[in-house]
Amino acid sequence: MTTPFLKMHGLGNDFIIMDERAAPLDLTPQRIAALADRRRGIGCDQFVTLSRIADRDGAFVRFFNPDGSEAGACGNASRCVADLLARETGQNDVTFTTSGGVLHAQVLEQHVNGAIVTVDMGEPRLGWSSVPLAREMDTLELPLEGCPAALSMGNPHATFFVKDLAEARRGEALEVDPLFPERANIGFARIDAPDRMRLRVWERGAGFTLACGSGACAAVVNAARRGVGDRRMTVEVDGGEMIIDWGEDDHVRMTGPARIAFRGSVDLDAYPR
Ligand SMILES: N[C@H](CCC[C@H](N)C(=O)O)C(=O)O
Repeated sequence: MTTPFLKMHGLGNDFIIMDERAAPLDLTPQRIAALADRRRGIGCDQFVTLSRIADRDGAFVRFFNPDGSEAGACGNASRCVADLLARETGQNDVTFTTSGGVLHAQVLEQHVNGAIVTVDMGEPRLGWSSVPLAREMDTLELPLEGCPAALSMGNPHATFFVKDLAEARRGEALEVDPLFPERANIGFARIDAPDRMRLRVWERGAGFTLACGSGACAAVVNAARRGVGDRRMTVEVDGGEMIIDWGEDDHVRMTGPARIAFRGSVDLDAYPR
């Protein structure tokens, strides 16, 4: 018996999406890791599931990294899920629940294989214990070489402001620095103008990706906190551009594309539990 899936991406950050709202699927972290593996599975940066919430309408959306770990937020996948739900409901305004909070999204334009979507990613969590960090400290300048700023968008982010993006080679070691008890997504941002940055992110549990939506949100908030960027910036990543706006209401809104790549089906039993 095979299980259908949808393959989508946001600026090249790609996702397998499986729907277990009708019936739970036999997915374990090990099986997710195998499906996400680009050599032996379908391959993706994050694996996304839609499930039901008891006595609530709407979907509960979970995000898993290729190492099987779960993430509380995934900006690019949230735009893809919003496009998917808008197609189902015929409504351009959609709401869904994640472990990082309830997200509201608006499909600005839709076409045959994708859409332009704005997701309200909620408020950044700036306290050390929210990121989380290993001990109490000011999250504006962490005691690491390069003095990054840190916050949570529902998942942990540290942002380094650099002149040379080659600094991103430090990402792999920093992901597992003891300062981050739940590891962290490590962003390297080059400010090119008050309203424009270039960003690369070494993602927790995934490595470098072509785009990181929550990482872009974190980088813009951290740039504004540090006084090196505006509250609304164009963020250029390897896979293209998105607009991040940290509103006066403290909500961070991310606008960018969602693309449908292909639909398929897979025999889950062919992958280890
Ligand atoms: N690609 C995602 C981020 C995934 C975050 C995940 N790597 C984590 O463990 O937090 C995004 O567009 O926001």
